[in-house]
Amino acid sequence: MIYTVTFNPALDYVVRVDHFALGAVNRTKQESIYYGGKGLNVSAVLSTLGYGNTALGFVAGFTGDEIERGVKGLGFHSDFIRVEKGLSRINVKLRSQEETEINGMGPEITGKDVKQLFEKLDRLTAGDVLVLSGSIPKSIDDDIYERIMESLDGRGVRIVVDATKDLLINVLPYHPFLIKPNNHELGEMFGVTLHGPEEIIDYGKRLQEKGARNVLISMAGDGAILITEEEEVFRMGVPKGTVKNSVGAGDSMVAGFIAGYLENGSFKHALRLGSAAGSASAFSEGLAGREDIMRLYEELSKEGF
Ligand SMILES: Nc1ncnc2c1ncn2[C@@H]1O[C@H](COP(=O)(O)OP(=O)(O)O)[C@@H](O)[C@H]1O
Ligand SMILES: O=P(O)(O)OC[C@H]1O[C@](O)(COP(=O)(O)O)[C@@H](O)[C@@H]1O
Repeated sequence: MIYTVTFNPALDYVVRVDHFALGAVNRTKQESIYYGGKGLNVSAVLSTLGYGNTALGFVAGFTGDEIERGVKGLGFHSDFIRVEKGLSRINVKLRSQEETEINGMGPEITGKDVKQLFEKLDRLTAGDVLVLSGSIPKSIDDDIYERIMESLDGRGVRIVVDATKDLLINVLPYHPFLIKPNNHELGEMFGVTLHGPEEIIDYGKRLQEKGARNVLISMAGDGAILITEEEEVFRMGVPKGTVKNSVGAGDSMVAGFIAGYLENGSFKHALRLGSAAGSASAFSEGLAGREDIMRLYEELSKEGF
Protein backbone atom coordinates (compact mmCIF):
# COMPACT_ATOMS: atom_id res chain seq x y z
CA MET A 1 0.00 0.00 0.00
CA ILE A 2 1.02 3.63 -0.48
CA TYR A 3 0.30 6.09 2.32
CA THR A 4 0.79 9.84 2.33
CA VAL A 5 0.86 12.03 5.43
CA THR A 6 -0.14 15.69 5.31
CA PHE A 7 0.21 17.34 8.72
CA ASN A 8 -1.12 20.60 7.36
CA PRO A 9 -3.72 20.18 4.58
CA ALA A 10 -5.06 23.37 3.01
CA LEU A 11 -7.60 24.92 0.74
CA ASP A 12 -5.47 26.58 -1.95
CA TYR A 13 -7.18 29.84 -2.94
CA VAL A 14 -5.65 30.75 -6.30
CA VAL A 15 -6.44 34.33 -7.38
CA ARG A 16 -5.44 36.16 -10.52
CA VAL A 17 -5.05 39.92 -10.27
CA ASP A 18 -3.89 42.19 -13.11
CA HIS A 19 -0.97 44.37 -11.96
CA PHE A 20 -1.20 43.63 -8.25
CA ALA A 21 -0.55 46.76 -6.17
CA LEU A 22 0.60 46.49 -2.56
CA GLY A 23 -1.36 48.71 -0.16
CA ALA A 24 -4.27 49.22 -2.61
CA VAL A 25 -7.65 47.54 -3.21
CA ASN A 26 -7.09 44.91 -5.89
CA ARG A 27 -9.89 43.01 -7.68
CA THR A 28 -9.57 39.45 -8.88
CA LYS A 29 -9.84 38.52 -12.54
CA GLN A 30 -10.18 34.83 -11.85
CA GLU A 31 -10.36 32.73 -8.70
CA SER A 32 -10.37 29.01 -7.90
CA ILE A 33 -10.13 26.81 -4.84
CA TYR A 34 -8.22 23.51 -4.78
CA TYR A 35 -7.78 20.89 -2.08
CA GLY A 36 -4.08 21.13 -1.28
CA GLY A 37 -1.24 20.34 1.01
CA LYS A 38 1.71 18.43 -0.34
CA GLY A 39 0.71 14.89 0.67
CA LEU A 40 -2.85 15.34 -0.64
CA ASN A 41 -1.49 16.50 -4.00
CA VAL A 42 0.79 13.46 -4.12
CA SER A 43 -2.20 11.23 -3.32
CA ALA A 44 -4.31 12.84 -6.06
CA VAL A 45 -1.66 12.46 -8.79
CA LEU A 46 -0.83 8.89 -7.71
CA SER A 47 -4.47 7.99 -8.09
CA THR A 48 -4.59 9.75 -11.50
CA LEU A 49 -1.71 7.46 -12.53
CA GLY A 50 -3.59 4.37 -11.32
CA TYR A 51 -1.93 3.93 -7.93
CA GLY A 52 -4.52 3.60 -5.15
CA ASN A 53 -3.37 5.04 -1.84
CA THR A 54 -4.48 6.29 1.55
CA ALA A 55 -4.01 9.90 2.68
CA LEU A 56 -3.45 10.41 6.40
CA GLY A 57 -3.28 13.77 8.14
CA PHE A 58 -5.00 16.25 10.42
CA VAL A 59 -8.00 18.46 9.69
CA ALA A 60 -9.81 21.06 11.79
CA GLY A 61 -12.78 23.44 11.66
CA PHE A 62 -15.07 24.22 8.70
CA THR A 63 -12.14 24.32 6.27
CA GLY A 64 -11.16 20.86 7.49
CA ASP A 65 -14.75 19.66 6.86
CA GLU A 66 -14.54 20.96 3.31
CA ILE A 67 -11.14 19.31 2.70
CA GLU A 68 -12.46 16.01 4.03
CA ARG A 69 -15.57 16.27 1.81
CA GLY A 70 -13.75 17.47 -1.28
CA VAL A 71 -10.93 14.94 -1.43
CA LYS A 72 -13.51 12.14 -1.51
CA GLY A 73 -13.92 12.99 -5.20
CA LEU A 74 -10.19 12.72 -5.97
CA GLY A 75 -9.95 8.94 -6.22
CA PHE A 76 -7.91 8.04 -3.14
CA HIS A 77 -8.90 6.81 0.29
CA SER A 78 -8.56 9.29 3.18
CA ASP A 79 -8.30 8.60 6.89
CA PHE A 80 -7.88 11.98 8.62
CA ILE A 81 -7.60 12.73 12.31
CA ARG A 82 -9.91 15.54 13.37
CA VAL A 83 -8.35 18.00 15.80
CA GLU A 84 -10.30 20.33 18.05
CA LYS A 85 -8.50 23.68 18.11
CA GLY A 86 -7.97 26.01 15.17
CA LEU A 87 -8.66 25.73 11.45
CA SER A 88 -7.18 23.90 8.51
CA ARG A 89 -5.34 26.49 6.40
CA ILE A 90 -6.50 28.61 3.49
CA ASN A 91 -3.30 29.20 1.50
CA VAL A 92 -3.40 32.20 -0.80
CA LYS A 93 -1.68 31.83 -4.18
CA LEU A 94 -1.57 35.22 -5.86
CA ARG A 95 -1.00 35.22 -9.61
CA SER A 96 -0.02 38.58 -11.05
CA GLN A 97 3.24 39.95 -12.49
CA GLU A 98 4.86 37.34 -10.23
CA GLU A 99 3.65 34.26 -8.31
CA THR A 100 3.27 35.07 -4.59
CA GLU A 101 2.18 32.60 -1.90
CA ILE A 102 0.90 33.09 1.65
CA ASN A 103 0.75 29.72 3.42
CA GLY A 104 -1.08 29.59 6.75
CA MET A 105 0.00 28.11 10.12
CA GLY A 106 -2.61 25.41 10.57
CA PRO A 107 -4.46 24.12 13.63
CA GLU A 108 -3.17 23.15 17.03
CA ILE A 109 -2.22 19.49 17.09
CA THR A 110 -1.85 17.90 20.52
CA GLY A 111 0.24 14.96 21.73
CA LYS A 112 -2.96 12.88 21.80
CA ASP A 113 -3.59 13.63 18.11
CA VAL A 114 -0.03 12.69 17.17
CA LYS A 115 -0.40 9.43 19.12
CA GLN A 116 -3.41 8.56 16.94
CA LEU A 117 -1.30 9.08 13.83
CA PHE A 118 1.42 6.77 15.17
CA GLU A 119 -1.26 4.12 15.82
CA LYS A 120 -2.36 4.33 12.18
CA LEU A 121 1.23 4.17 10.93
CA ASP A 122 1.84 1.09 13.03
CA ARG A 123 -0.08 -0.90 10.37
CA LEU A 124 2.60 -0.36 7.74
CA THR A 125 4.52 -3.43 6.66
CA ALA A 126 7.37 -4.42 4.33
CA GLY A 127 6.89 -3.21 0.76
CA ASP A 128 4.64 -0.28 1.74
CA VAL A 129 5.53 3.23 0.61
CA LEU A 130 5.11 6.20 2.96
CA VAL A 131 5.26 9.82 1.75
CA LEU A 132 5.90 12.47 4.41
CA SER A 133 5.28 15.78 2.76
CA GLY A 134 5.04 19.45 3.57
CA SER A 135 5.32 21.74 6.55
CA ILE A 136 4.00 21.01 10.02
CA PRO A 137 1.85 23.26 12.21
CA LYS A 138 3.74 25.37 14.77
CA SER A 139 2.36 23.24 17.63
CA ILE A 140 4.51 20.26 16.57
CA ASP A 141 8.27 19.81 17.11
CA ASP A 142 10.35 19.65 13.97
CA ASP A 143 11.69 16.22 14.83
CA ILE A 144 8.29 14.65 14.04
CA TYR A 145 9.26 13.18 10.66
CA GLU A 146 12.39 11.77 12.29
CA ARG A 147 10.28 10.18 15.06
CA ILE A 148 7.97 8.60 12.48
CA MET A 149 10.95 7.18 10.60
CA GLU A 150 12.50 5.91 13.82
CA SER A 151 9.26 4.09 14.69
CA LEU A 152 9.23 2.36 11.28
CA ASP A 153 12.94 1.65 11.12
CA GLY A 154 13.77 -1.90 10.03
CA ARG A 155 10.26 -2.68 8.73
CA GLY A 156 11.13 -2.48 5.03
CA VAL A 157 8.90 0.55 4.38
CA ARG A 158 10.18 2.84 1.62
CA ILE A 159 9.90 6.42 2.89
CA VAL A 160 9.82 9.53 0.71
CA VAL A 161 10.29 12.91 2.38
CA ASP A 162 9.45 16.24 0.73
CA ALA A 163 10.14 18.88 3.35
CA THR A 164 12.58 21.68 4.04
CA LYS A 165 15.30 22.64 6.52
CA ASP A 166 15.45 20.74 9.83
CA LEU A 167 12.38 18.65 9.07
CA LEU A 168 14.35 17.15 6.18
CA ILE A 169 17.87 17.24 7.63
CA ASN A 170 16.72 15.36 10.76
CA VAL A 171 15.42 12.34 8.82
CA LEU A 172 18.58 11.68 6.82
CA PRO A 173 20.20 9.27 9.34
CA TYR A 174 17.14 7.01 8.82
CA HIS A 175 17.96 6.62 5.12
CA PRO A 176 14.84 7.88 3.34
CA PHE A 177 14.36 6.18 -0.03
CA LEU A 178 13.84 9.54 -1.74
CA ILE A 179 14.03 13.22 -0.82
CA LYS A 180 12.99 16.02 -3.18
CA PRO A 181 14.25 19.47 -2.29
CA ASN A 182 14.12 22.14 -4.98
CA ASN A 183 17.40 23.88 -5.80
CA HIS A 184 16.60 26.87 -3.55
CA GLU A 185 15.71 24.64 -0.58
CA LEU A 186 18.92 22.66 -1.12
CA GLY A 187 20.99 25.86 -0.96
CA GLU A 188 19.07 27.09 2.13
CA MET A 189 19.92 23.89 3.99
CA PHE A 190 23.60 24.72 3.67
CA GLY A 191 23.25 28.52 3.90
CA VAL A 192 24.45 29.06 0.31
CA THR A 193 23.01 30.13 -3.03
CA LEU A 194 23.64 27.49 -5.66
CA HIS A 195 24.75 28.40 -9.18
CA GLY A 196 24.62 25.82 -11.94
CA PRO A 197 24.30 22.05 -12.09
CA GLU A 198 27.79 21.19 -10.79
CA GLU A 199 27.18 22.98 -7.49
CA ILE A 200 23.69 21.50 -7.23
CA ILE A 201 25.04 17.97 -7.75
CA ASP A 202 27.81 18.59 -5.24
CA TYR A 203 25.37 19.72 -2.52
CA GLY A 204 22.88 16.97 -3.45
CA LYS A 205 25.65 14.41 -2.84
CA ARG A 206 26.23 15.90 0.60
CA LEU A 207 22.62 14.97 1.50
CA GLN A 208 23.39 11.45 0.32
CA GLU A 209 26.50 11.39 2.52
CA LYS A 210 24.23 12.33 5.43
CA GLY A 211 22.04 9.28 4.69
CA ALA A 212 19.52 9.93 1.88
CA ARG A 213 19.36 7.05 -0.63
CA ASN A 214 18.14 8.92 -3.71
CA VAL A 215 18.12 12.71 -4.06
CA LEU A 216 15.82 14.38 -6.60
CA ILE A 217 16.47 18.10 -6.98
CA SER A 218 13.75 19.94 -8.86
CA MET A 219 14.58 23.22 -10.57
CA ALA A 220 11.19 24.46 -11.85
CA GLY A 221 11.52 25.51 -15.53
CA ASP A 222 15.13 24.25 -15.57
CA GLY A 223 14.12 20.62 -15.04
CA ALA A 224 15.56 18.29 -12.45
CA ILE A 225 18.64 16.35 -11.37
CA LEU A 226 18.51 12.87 -9.84
CA ILE A 227 21.40 11.39 -7.84
CA THR A 228 20.73 7.70 -7.29
CA GLU A 229 21.92 5.19 -4.72
CA GLU A 230 23.62 3.42 -7.62
CA GLU A 231 25.89 6.48 -7.92
CA GLU A 232 24.33 7.60 -11.20
CA VAL A 233 23.43 11.19 -11.94
CA PHE A 234 20.60 11.88 -14.40
CA ARG A 235 19.59 15.30 -15.73
CA MET A 236 16.12 15.97 -17.10
CA GLY A 237 14.86 18.96 -19.07
CA VAL A 238 11.30 20.21 -19.41
CA PRO A 239 8.90 19.85 -22.34
CA LYS A 240 7.53 22.90 -24.15
CA GLY A 241 4.35 24.43 -22.75
CA THR A 242 2.78 27.47 -21.13
CA VAL A 243 2.81 27.70 -17.37
CA LYS A 244 -0.68 28.27 -15.96
CA ASN A 245 -0.20 27.52 -12.25
CA SER A 246 2.89 25.86 -10.87
CA VAL A 247 1.38 25.11 -7.43
CA GLY A 248 1.60 21.35 -6.97
CA ALA A 249 4.27 20.81 -9.65
CA GLY A 250 6.73 19.48 -7.05
CA ASP A 251 4.11 17.19 -5.51
CA SER A 252 3.14 15.90 -8.95
CA MET A 253 6.80 15.16 -9.62
CA VAL A 254 7.04 13.13 -6.40
CA ALA A 255 3.90 11.17 -7.34
CA GLY A 256 5.11 10.53 -10.90
CA PHE A 257 8.49 9.40 -9.62
CA ILE A 258 6.94 6.92 -7.18
CA ALA A 259 4.53 5.58 -9.83
CA GLY A 260 7.36 5.21 -12.36
CA TYR A 261 9.65 3.47 -9.89
CA LEU A 262 6.95 1.07 -8.72
CA GLU A 263 6.16 0.20 -12.33
CA ASN A 264 9.55 -1.29 -13.22
CA GLY A 265 12.25 -0.26 -10.71
CA SER A 266 14.01 2.00 -13.26
CA PHE A 267 15.26 5.35 -11.92
CA LYS A 268 15.41 6.80 -15.43
CA HIS A 269 11.75 5.93 -16.09
CA ALA A 270 10.79 7.26 -12.63
CA LEU A 271 12.55 10.57 -13.29
CA ARG A 272 10.92 10.93 -16.70
CA LEU A 273 7.41 10.18 -15.40
CA GLY A 274 8.01 12.48 -12.42
CA SER A 275 9.14 15.27 -14.69
CA ALA A 276 6.23 14.77 -17.08
CA ALA A 277 3.80 14.94 -14.13
CA GLY A 278 5.50 18.07 -12.72
CA SER A 279 5.41 19.94 -16.01
CA ALA A 280 1.89 18.74 -16.82
CA SER A 281 0.68 20.24 -13.54
CA ALA A 282 2.61 23.47 -14.14
CA PHE A 283 0.86 23.69 -17.54
CA SER A 284 -2.62 23.08 -15.97
CA GLU A 285 -4.84 25.30 -13.80
CA GLY A 286 -5.02 22.56 -11.15
CA LEU A 287 -3.21 19.21 -10.95
CA ALA A 288 -2.51 17.40 -14.21
CA GLY A 289 -4.66 14.71 -15.79
CA ARG A 290 -3.31 11.33 -16.96
CA GLU A 291 -3.50 12.12 -20.69
CA ASP A 292 -1.38 15.27 -20.36
CA ILE A 293 1.18 13.49 -18.21
CA MET A 294 1.58 10.64 -20.70
CA ARG A 295 1.80 13.05 -23.65
CA LEU A 296 4.63 14.98 -21.97
CA TYR A 297 6.31 11.68 -21.02
CA GLU A 298 6.43 10.77 -24.74
CA GLU A 299 7.75 14.23 -25.60
CA LEU A 300 10.58 13.93 -23.07
CA SER A 301 11.46 10.48 -24.46
CA LYS A 302 11.55 11.85 -28.02
CA GLU A 303 13.83 14.67 -26.91
CA GLY A 304 16.24 12.03 -25.63
CA PHE A 305 15.59 12.46 -21.92
N1 LIG B 1 7.86 26.54 -15.42
C1 LIG B 1 7.92 25.21 -15.61
N2 LIG B 1 8.02 24.71 -16.86
C2 LIG B 1 8.13 23.38 -17.08
N3 LIG B 1 8.15 22.46 -16.09
C3 LIG B 1 8.06 22.89 -14.81
C4 LIG B 1 7.91 24.29 -14.50
N4 LIG B 1 7.83 24.43 -13.15
C5 LIG B 1 7.91 23.16 -12.65
N5 LIG B 1 8.06 22.25 -13.64
C6 LIG B 1 8.27 20.79 -13.48
O1 LIG B 1 7.88 20.39 -12.19
C7 LIG B 1 9.02 19.99 -11.41
C8 LIG B 1 8.88 20.44 -9.98
O2 LIG B 1 8.77 21.84 -9.94
P1 LIG B 1 9.46 22.77 -8.85
O3 LIG B 1 8.86 24.13 -9.01
O4 LIG B 1 10.93 22.67 -8.96
O5 LIG B 1 9.01 22.06 -7.49
P2 LIG B 1 8.49 22.73 -6.11
O6 LIG B 1 7.06 23.10 -6.39
O7 LIG B 1 8.61 21.62 -5.14
O8 LIG B 1 9.38 23.91 -5.85
C9 LIG B 1 10.23 20.58 -12.14
O9 LIG B 1 11.41 19.83 -11.90
C10 LIG B 1 9.78 20.48 -13.61
O10 LIG B 1 9.93 19.16 -14.09
O1 LIG C 1 3.10 22.55 3.67
P1 LIG C 1 3.68 23.76 2.98
O2 LIG C 1 5.16 23.68 2.81
O3 LIG C 1 3.21 25.04 3.63
O4 LIG C 1 3.10 23.78 1.52
C1 LIG C 1 1.72 23.75 1.27
C2 LIG C 1 1.44 24.10 -0.13
O5 LIG C 1 2.17 23.22 -0.94
C3 LIG C 1 1.35 22.74 -2.00
O6 LIG C 1 1.08 21.40 -1.69
C4 LIG C 1 2.05 22.89 -3.30
O7 LIG C 1 3.36 22.34 -3.22
P2 LIG C 1 4.38 22.38 -4.42
O8 LIG C 1 4.08 23.59 -5.25
O9 LIG C 1 5.73 22.38 -3.76
O10 LIG C 1 4.15 21.10 -5.18
C5 LIG C 1 0.07 23.53 -1.95
O11 LIG C 1 -1.01 22.76 -2.35
C6 LIG C 1 0.00 23.95 -0.51
O12 LIG C 1 -0.68 25.15 -0.36
